[in-house]
Amino acid sequence: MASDSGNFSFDNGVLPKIQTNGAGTKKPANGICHDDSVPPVKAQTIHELHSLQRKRSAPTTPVKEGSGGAVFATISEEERQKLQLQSISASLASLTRETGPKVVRGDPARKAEGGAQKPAPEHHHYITPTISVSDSALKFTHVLYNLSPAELYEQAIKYEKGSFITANGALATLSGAKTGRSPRDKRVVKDDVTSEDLWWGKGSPNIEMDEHTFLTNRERAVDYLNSLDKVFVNDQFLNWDPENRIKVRIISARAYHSLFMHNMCIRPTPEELEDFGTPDFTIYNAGQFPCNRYTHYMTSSTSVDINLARREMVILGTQYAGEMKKGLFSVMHYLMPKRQILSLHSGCNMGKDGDVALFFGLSGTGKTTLSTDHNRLLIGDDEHCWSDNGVSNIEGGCYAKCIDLSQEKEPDIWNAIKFGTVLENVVFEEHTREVDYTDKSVTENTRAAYPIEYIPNAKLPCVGPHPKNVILLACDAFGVLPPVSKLNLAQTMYHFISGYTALVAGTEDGIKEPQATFSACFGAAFIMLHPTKYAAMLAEKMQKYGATGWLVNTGWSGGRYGVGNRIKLGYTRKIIDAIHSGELLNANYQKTEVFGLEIPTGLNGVPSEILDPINTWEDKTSYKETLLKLAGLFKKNFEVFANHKIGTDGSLTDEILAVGPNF
Ligand SMILES: Nc1ncnc2c1ncn2[C@@H]1O[C@H](COP(=O)(O)OP(=O)(O)OP(=O)(O)O)[C@@H](O)[C@H]1O
Ligand SMILES: O=C([O-])CC(=O)C(=O)O
Ligand SMILES: [Ca+2]
Ligand SMILES: [Mn+2]
Repeated sequence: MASDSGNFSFDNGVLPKIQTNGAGTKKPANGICHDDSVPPVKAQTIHELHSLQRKRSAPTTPVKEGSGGAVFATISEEERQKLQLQSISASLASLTRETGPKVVRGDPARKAEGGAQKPAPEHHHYITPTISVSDSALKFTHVLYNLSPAELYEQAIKYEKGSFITANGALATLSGAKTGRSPRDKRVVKDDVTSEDLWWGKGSPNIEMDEHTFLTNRERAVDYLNSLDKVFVNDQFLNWDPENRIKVRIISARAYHSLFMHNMCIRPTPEELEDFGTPDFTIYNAGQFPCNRYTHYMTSSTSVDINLARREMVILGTQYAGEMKKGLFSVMHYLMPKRQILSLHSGCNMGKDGDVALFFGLSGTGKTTLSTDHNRLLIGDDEHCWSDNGVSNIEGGCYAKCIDLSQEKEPDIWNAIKFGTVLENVVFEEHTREVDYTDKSVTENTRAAYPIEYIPNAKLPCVGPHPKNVILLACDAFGVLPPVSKLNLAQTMYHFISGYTALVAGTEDGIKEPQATFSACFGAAFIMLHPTKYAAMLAEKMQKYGATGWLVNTGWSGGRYGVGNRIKLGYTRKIIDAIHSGELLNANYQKTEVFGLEIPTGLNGVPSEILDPINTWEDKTSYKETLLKLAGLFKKNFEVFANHKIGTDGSLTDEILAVGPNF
């Protein structure tokens, strides 16, 4: 192996002596070689070395000044942890056995790792039941309480198949057989109170169940959770409005579920956690375990059950994490209107001047995409409250669709997918772990769940003043609704109650008919009261605060699905910009036939010819037919609302009925 530089010579067969000391360092006096010159670690064994690596978190109880709310500050850390475990033991208690399970803090695997060492500090506190009448009372339930994202990553990667760190640092995970919600398995306990208060029957999302069946399912979930080595417990908040904040506890079996809720709910500060006390609502997520088909009402292996009186939700037979988020949203749809607060399936953002916009729309219509706007502050992407104080986000995170996600079109969402983010059901390259957002092999409903502060211009705290614009999004796969229309109040109510969007059928088998869906209040799956109750509240608030309604079609143009194309996101963004800036409020308008919508004749950055959909269709006869077809579907859908009075005097009802399609 000759080299050009001729530095090496093997001629004499003697290798030069290896010098271990760097040039310039003094030779040690005794001639013994040293690997380096830094002082050695202060550990005699590998165990000791490991114990140096992790330092205990500092005690989190700051001693509070003054009298108010200082209850927990006066007790010792030990006492406080004991109370916390008692509360968790009570949550996990069977309703038939005398005492709750023995609960202990910390990962059971840690004890084994520690070998002969003294137990880790978190093992000091546990709750012992007085009698052990069954095997279940002999074992401990290990509780992993409000773990950090890093700890949850480790749990997921060690113990949950299908968990991987992707190249961008997110935690990729699989939700199992269910990759979306199961609305036909969502049940609500019908008791004396809820039979009066709630919306039941045709069109309602609330499938009834009785208290006894709920308790049967609850017992099944609790027994399942207690039979595990460990459970995850999250204590968190909902609603950024401090006066209407709800404390939630989520008990689950998977690190994935715990990290998802960590991201999606509001994260308490250590100080807030100390005063947490008893939760207002508890979720038992035993999603890996099915319900018992012999149990009354169970029509499949999945059941998502809400009991408002007990303030509990039980999940059996689905691991899709969205059930927890949307289950709590349903609860808010009950609790908030009782306080004269309107709960909304909407995104929300705010301009630099404080102008707030709401974005209503069904799944996939653009709430998250359009409320995440680099030029505006994000208040939230999916669930809000509108009270006399203004708007507040219910959640602490966002849940973005990521099919076909592109860095160029949705930079803020792209950049939010990093360490801490849960990436559900995406496909990635085996070796590099680069995510392929176009891949639908697992599902089309791939999702990213990240804390709201991962969006650089999030508005923290997530509250804002009264909305100025109310934007109704519809993804019209028929391609006949205009890209933007200005609505009067009655029209806004008509479209809010209708809650229209269209789904496109399976893409594999070529072109299929678009499917119209109507979902009252743009979220019939989550509402608890009759839709007209929410509509009346929205009308009253819009009137009171002078908000303007808009209908934006984020769907097809130039023909229906299969013929035309989805409206370019860039154009929709320009339309939204023109609503925010006030440009559209003062534009020139013309009225469309059939739907009677006011459409602008021109606006900045969008070709004028697309503003009236008829111009974009080559086949005008087909356009007219499709328009009438959709109008007919609207009319038919609205029939059930015709004899419901809206508001106290019901005067708005006739106006709303009058603004439906005319043909
Ligand atoms: N013109 C358009 N306007 C809005 N979104 C568009 C447009 N064209 C394509 N899209 C895509 O449509 C999807 C809209 O999904 P988005 O996550 O915003 O739904 P969502 O309303 O928040 O639904 P969900 O309630 O299920 O979270 C995104 O994947 C986005 O990239
Ligand atoms: O709930 C989900 O799974 C996703 C979502 O936001 C919706 O469907 O509105
Ligand atoms: Ca969303
Ligand atoms: Mn949603």
